[in-house]
Amino acid sequence: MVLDQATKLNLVKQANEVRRFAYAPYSKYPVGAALLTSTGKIYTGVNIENIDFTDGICAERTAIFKAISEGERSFEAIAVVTNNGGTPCGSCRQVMAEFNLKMIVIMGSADGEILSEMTVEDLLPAAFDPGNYRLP
Ligand SMILES: O=c1ccn([C@H]2C[C@H](O)[C@@H](CO)O2)c(=O)[nH]1
Ligand SMILES: [Zn+2]
Repeated sequence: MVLDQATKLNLVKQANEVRRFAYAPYSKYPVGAALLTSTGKIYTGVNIENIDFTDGICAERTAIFKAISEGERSFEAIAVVTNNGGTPCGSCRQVMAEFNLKMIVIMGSADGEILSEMTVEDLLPAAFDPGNYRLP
């Protein structure tokens, strides 16, 4: 699917809007994500932290897991908005790689701009993904 600029900007807008629901009292780094599926639906997500710091979850995986649990597995693009244009962490890259190495990852600003754009493959080269898994 070729994504037009309006579609990308809408994803950034939604990622930014949902950021207000982030639960990030420890890092004070709220993150919002908006995931576009091939059926045209958008699933949003935020980071959700915990006093046991290892139990938090990122915005990207919240959005992806919401979509999976609603029966969606085909992902076209995800927009991520942070305070500083930060890229997804390694765990989120791995989860993205499970579903689509060609998915477009858009880093957006709180002003609604597109700061950078990469594919999952760009973010996680030589990934350990389902395509290279072989049973012994
Ligand atoms: O792309 C990112 C990077 C970080 N975080 C979260 C994890 C943690 O709650 C906080 C600080 O790392 O931001 C995300 O949700 N997505
Ligand atoms: Zn992450």
